[in-house]
Amino acid sequence: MTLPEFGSGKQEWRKHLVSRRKAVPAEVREAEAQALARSAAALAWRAATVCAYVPIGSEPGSLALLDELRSAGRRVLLPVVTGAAPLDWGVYFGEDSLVPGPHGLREPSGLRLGPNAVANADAALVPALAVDQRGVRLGRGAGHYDRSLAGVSGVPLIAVVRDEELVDLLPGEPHDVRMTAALTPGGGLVTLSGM
Ligand SMILES: Nc1nc2c(c(=O)[nH]1)N(C=O)[C@@H](CNc1ccc(C(=O)N[C@@H](CCC(=O)O)C(=O)O)cc1)CN2
Ligand SMILES: Nc1ncnc2c1ncn2[C@@H]1O[C@H](COP(=O)(O)OP(=O)(O)OP(=O)(O)O)[C@@H](O)[C@H]1O
Repeated sequence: MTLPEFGSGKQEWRKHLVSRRKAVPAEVREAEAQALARSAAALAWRAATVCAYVPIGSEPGSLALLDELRSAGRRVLLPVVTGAAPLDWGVYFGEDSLVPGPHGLREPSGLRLGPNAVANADAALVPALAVDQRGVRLGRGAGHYDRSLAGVSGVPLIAVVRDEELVDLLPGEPHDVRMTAALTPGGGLVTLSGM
C-alpha cells in the first residue's frame, strides 16, 4: 500500500490511515486483536499499573486485551475526557463497569483518579493512527494525549498500531510527545529510537 509523500500534513495522513483501517476485514482485525492481547499480557509482567484504552471504531485492540491485563493481576486505568483539559483516569473493573462517553467512547464509571495518575503508572498503552521510528505519534488531532503526557517522564509510552502503521517518518511538531515503543500484532513490542 502506498503511503502519503513525506512532508504532507497531519490531516492527509489521518484521512489515509483511517480509510485504510476501515478496509481491514473483520476477521483480520479479530486475529490482530488476539495477537495484541497476548503481547500485552506478556508486557504486563513488568507493569503493575497500566494505562490503556477501550478501542472505538476500527482501532486496534479489544476489551479482551484489557481483561488479559486484569487477569495477570495488573491495575488497568482508562482515560476520561474532561473537555480540553488533560485526560482524567479511572480504574477498569470489566465491561459492565463502563459507561458511554463523548465521541462514542466507553469510559470507567467509578472514582476519578485525576490527570496525574498517568505519571504514576508503570506503562501506558496509547491509541494512535500511526507512529514512526523516532516515536512521533499521530493521534486523532484533539491533542488529548499530547496534553496529558506532556511532562510525564519515566513511564514507557507504547503506541498500539497495526504493523503497517509503524512507519519510517511522520510529520512531527514540537508538542508531540514521543513514544518509547510500539505494540504491533506481528512484531510485538518494538522499541523506538527516540531520535
Ligand atoms: N479508544 C480511544 N480512547 C480515547 C482516545 C482515542 O483516540 N481512542 N483519545 C485520544 O485522544 C481520547 C478521546 N479523544 C477522542 C477525540 C476524537 C475522537 C473522534 O474523532 N471520534 C470520531 C469517531 C471515531 C471512530 O468511530 O472511529 C468521531 O467522533 O467522529 C475520539 C476520541 C481519550 N480516549
Ligand atoms: N501540551 C499541549 N498543550 C496545549 N495544547 C496542545 C499540547 N499538545 C498539543 N496541543 C494542541 O492540540 C492540538 C492537536 O495536536 P496534534 O495534531 O498533535 O494531535 P494528536 O497528537 O494527533 O492527537 P491526540 O494527542 O489527541 O491523540 C493542536 O492544536 C495542538 O496545538
